[in-house]
Amino acid sequence: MKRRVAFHAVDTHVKDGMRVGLGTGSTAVWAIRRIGEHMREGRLSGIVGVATSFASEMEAHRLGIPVRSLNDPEIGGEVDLAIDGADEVDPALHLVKGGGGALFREKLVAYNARRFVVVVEECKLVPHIGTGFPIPVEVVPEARACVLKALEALGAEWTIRHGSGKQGPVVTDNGNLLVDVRFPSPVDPEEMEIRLGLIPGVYETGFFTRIRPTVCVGLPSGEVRTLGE
Ligand SMILES: O=C[C@H](O)[C@H](O)[C@H](O)COP(=O)(O)O
Repeated sequence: MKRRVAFHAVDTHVKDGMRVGLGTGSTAVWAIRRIGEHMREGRLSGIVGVATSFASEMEAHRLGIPVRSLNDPEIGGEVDLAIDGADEVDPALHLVKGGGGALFREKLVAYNARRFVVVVEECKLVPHIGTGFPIPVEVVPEARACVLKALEALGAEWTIRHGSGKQGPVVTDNGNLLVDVRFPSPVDPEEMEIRLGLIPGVYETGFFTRIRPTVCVGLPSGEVRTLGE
């Protein structure tokens, strides 16, 4: 289903010559692979990718998709389209992202995309975000204790994310820590994205509420339903 919904998004939205934001995760990777397949077989040309993580950059390199920085004059700080996954989506199409730790570059690309297409399975649709799947908060290491105190003052419960393959905390592509945050009762996601962002030492959060995405939802029947169009 992840593959099907990602293929649908690429086949529907990616056109020749586009600057495309390449998302991160087990669903978005299928969009990168589909773009690579279309380029290889001559169905797409002139695509330039902007990666949202080391992982998506490596996948694009493997497939021969040219990758540029958002700062590259050819990109000019904006992409035509970004395709990415999400951990949760609420009825207002607010998102939680960053389950795979890639939230900062994902947000930078999504918030600077002319169109942001999200690819999810139906199980990611929830009535509220912030109470179930934890909200990842990327924290500058020096600010850890201060940020944790500030999160507690907001009533949040937190866990510092640990990984496998290395002792100690997960370190992001930007050299920061990840704190997974849960609120005991529903919060206003738009307000909370702003409030968390104001804490000194918070680098970025996994609340994505200030962009209106098109959400492609893979249904168990195999069909894809589109929300937000
Ligand atoms: O950091 C990871 C990203 O935000 C992913 O797009 C998100 O976690 C969804 O990933 P998946 O498609 O693997 O569930």
